[in-house]
Amino acid sequence: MIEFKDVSHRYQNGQDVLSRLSFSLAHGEMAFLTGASGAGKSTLLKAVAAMLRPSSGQVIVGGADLATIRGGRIATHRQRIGIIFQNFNLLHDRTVFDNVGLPLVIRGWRHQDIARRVRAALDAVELLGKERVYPLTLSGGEQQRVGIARAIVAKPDLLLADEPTGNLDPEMAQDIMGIFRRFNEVGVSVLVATHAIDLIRQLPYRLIHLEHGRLSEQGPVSHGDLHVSP
Ligand SMILES: Nc1ncnc2c1ncn2[C@@H]1O[C@H](COP(=O)(O)OP(=O)(O)OP(=O)(O)O)[C@@H](O)[C@H]1O
Repeated sequence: MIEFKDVSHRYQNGQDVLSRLSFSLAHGEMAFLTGASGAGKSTLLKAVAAMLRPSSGQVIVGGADLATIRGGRIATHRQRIGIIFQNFNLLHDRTVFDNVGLPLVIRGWRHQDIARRVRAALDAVELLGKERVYPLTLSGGEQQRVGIARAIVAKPDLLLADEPTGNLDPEMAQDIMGIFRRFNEVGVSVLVATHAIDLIRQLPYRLIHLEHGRLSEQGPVSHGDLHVSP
């Protein structure tokens, strides 16, 4: 699903953030990306989503070499990915329904089809019945579930989450990780950047650890086929 080959990135201010990273995440795989603040986790996720072009190396996602795609194909690439953020990134003057349906509105879907998909997405995160409420009336965990519903409404092959539980208490955080696991169980590839080591240590997923822009260690692999070569 994701393959990095010798990927390095230097921001315009001269800071080297990723240093010759090579790793792959198989189709249907779930893994956690760990590392101290500033280690380069968000930068790596942005490279996967084609939100930045690394300075060197190859990023291949779903078989496409991102260095070779341009214009409209970048938008198509992003549409195949669901992205979840720490601060939920919801529109507070829009209802839950409108927030979740937004990616489909942008794609020009018909209202009827949007309504069907939004309900299915809200059902998947156990928020059916909250369509008409506004995000700020929900708890943090519920707001993040709205963010997840928006990310999955177009049925992406890959979910990327950047510190999705950073603003949640441990119980809600566990809930959110449970939702990612359920999507993974039905075949969605999932890569979650997180500081929540205590929460993920017990889980049967690979840890990809970034330190000073390099992959420095890996946790146990209990299933799947994920390779890291630092
Ligand atoms: N647009 C940018 N221009 C210059 N430097 C940047 C830019 N974006 C990030 N950085 C720097 O790159 C480094 C890695 O940032 P990144 O956000 O990828 O780390 P992170 O591991 O996700 O951190 P956190 O856990 O705090 O979110 C940091 O030192 C950051 O200040």
